[in-house]
Amino acid sequence: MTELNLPFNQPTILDKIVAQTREDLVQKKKRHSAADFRSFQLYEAPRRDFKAGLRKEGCIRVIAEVKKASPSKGIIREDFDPVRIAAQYDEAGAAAISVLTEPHFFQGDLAYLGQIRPEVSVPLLRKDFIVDFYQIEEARAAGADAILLIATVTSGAQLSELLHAAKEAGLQCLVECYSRDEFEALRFSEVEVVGVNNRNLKTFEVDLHRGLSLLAEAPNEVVKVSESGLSTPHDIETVLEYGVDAALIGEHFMRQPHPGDALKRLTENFS
Ligand SMILES: O=C(O)c1ccccc1NCC(=O)[C@H](O)[C@H](O)COP(=O)(O)O
Repeated sequence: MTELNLPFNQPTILDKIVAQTREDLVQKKKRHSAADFRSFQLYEAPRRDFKAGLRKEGCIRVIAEVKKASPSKGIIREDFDPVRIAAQYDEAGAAAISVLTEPHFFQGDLAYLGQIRPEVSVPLLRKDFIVDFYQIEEARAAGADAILLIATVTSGAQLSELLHAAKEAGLQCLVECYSRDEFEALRFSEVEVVGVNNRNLKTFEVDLHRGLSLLAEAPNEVVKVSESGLSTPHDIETVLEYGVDAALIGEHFMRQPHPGDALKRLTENFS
């Protein structure tokens, strides 16, 4: 994992999440082998095309996120009904729905994917911390169309292997990075959708322009996603000015009484 230069080498929040994820995996593997997932009903369901919906010339496409809590903000939404929120996003024109499935730090649940899937028509992104091939089979069995791979957590040969395994499993990937080093290390021949996180996961500060400047350097054929801290029409205008295709937005919608209406309001002049 990339060092984030914390004083005294303290573990970062990502270190903690990944350590917990690995602990969970030990227990999960005792319950089911990766091969067991092939008998799950949703494993055979046809997949929805995540990448195809993320690019529309001159328009912002939104990956709308279903998220109850986060390490930076604690509980974001007390009244949390993932299926109802996802159905609102679908009706409001989301290009895809990002579903937090990490349980300890985000209060997510893998089961949300299967609950949401029959109620919406758009692709579902499993938003989690993928470090093991097992989680790819698990994601497919749970009803995901795409997974998040985070370059801060998995890079180089391991990232390539996970990308390959996801493709074999019929899942598309959003590859997220934060730093210039991570961005420059990406093999764009393998990455079809790239995201840059605007939030520094050490300080939790958001810097939109840093992320957008990196995205603007990605090859034309790669779909570009700006992630985190977006909430105003001015933010969306800025994202589009940099030639970015899509925005991943969670907290802003989750804090509104009706997340679907908030999505419509935010995008009405850009879709
Ligand atoms: O947001 C956090 O606190 C966080 C901490 C550690 C790892 C990931 C984290 N966030 C995940 C995300 O990337 C966001 O959920 C996503 O980009 C949406 O951001 P926002 O619109 O700001 O909710």
